[in-house]
Amino acid sequence: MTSDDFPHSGAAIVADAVRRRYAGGFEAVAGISFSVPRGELFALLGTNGAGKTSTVELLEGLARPDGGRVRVLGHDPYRERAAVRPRVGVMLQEGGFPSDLTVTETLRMWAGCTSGARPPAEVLDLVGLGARAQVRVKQLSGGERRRLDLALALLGRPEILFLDEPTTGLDAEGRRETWRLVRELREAGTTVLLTTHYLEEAEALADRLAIMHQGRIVTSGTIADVTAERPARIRFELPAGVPAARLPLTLRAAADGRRVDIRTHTLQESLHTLLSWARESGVDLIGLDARSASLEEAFLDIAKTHMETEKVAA
Ligand SMILES: Nc1ncnc2c1ncn2[C@@H]1O[C@H](COP(=O)(O)OP(=O)(O)OP(=O)(O)O)[C@@H](O)[C@H]1O
Repeated sequence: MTSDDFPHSGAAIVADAVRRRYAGGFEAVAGISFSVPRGELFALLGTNGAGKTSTVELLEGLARPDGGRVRVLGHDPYRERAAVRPRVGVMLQEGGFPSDLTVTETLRMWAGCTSGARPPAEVLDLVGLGARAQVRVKQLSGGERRRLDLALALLGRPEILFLDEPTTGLDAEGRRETWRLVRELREAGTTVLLTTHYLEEAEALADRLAIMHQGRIVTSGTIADVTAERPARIRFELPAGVPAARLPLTLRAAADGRRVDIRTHTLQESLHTLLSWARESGVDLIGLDARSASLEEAFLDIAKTHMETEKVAA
């Protein structure tokens, strides 16, 4: 097959009807398709066991798909590994370095197998580990090890970066530092494929995303696309002495005692009704909070809907 007869052949990553089966016949990836244009940050999200790692391993060329096709930079990453591997950086969930080496020795060892490697000091500065250069790997904290994993993935100035749960174990500041670095890399043109359990991370970084459940992609697009169908939310508390029965009729059902939690597909109109009523009635809406659906709400809703559908089908 030439690259010309393949869909989206100019994209950095293409998965076309990809399947992966494990021994015993269990299908962990059940025919998924997506493509990632060059320079985009694409996040793969999903419930536990959804098939994210199984998919990413196919893209990294660590296994061959049982159906469908994968292309990375126009090549089959499994059969043409020698062509693809030098151009991608992979940050695995478990780095597994020899723990007696220092941070710099570890980078030098890796650099020996990487063509055009950055100098160790440069890559350590990038990930904020400059001050730990002479420390043995076994003395690093969990978060520092994740940063060393990232440093190794960046050593060869990759065109595509695979980040599997890159901020697990990092504290809030470390996570934000990593986000800043990932944004800088993307701005410099690196294509990034990210898997994460933190929806906030996908919200902060992803240009587009796909949510997987039981080996399939159940929704994909920009964050705005994925959250578009979900209701927005208005929350507040009524002051003592103002019964919920005084609320406008359309909003009354959302009250539970003094707490009111409104779900609405017409946020602006519902807010207008509420605020007009509050002003006319001279009522303070305590802790008023109005927001569009978040990725987290969309995700939980999707997971719940699919689990309910499966129960009905069973
Ligand atoms: N080597 C294997 N042999 C058999 N089944 C496997 C193997 N590796 C993974 N699986 C199964 O395939 C399914 C998908 O696993 P995978 O690790 O790809 O999911 P994931 O979305 O990355 O999950 P998590 O978010 O929990 O890391 C799971 O049901 C898992 O138990």
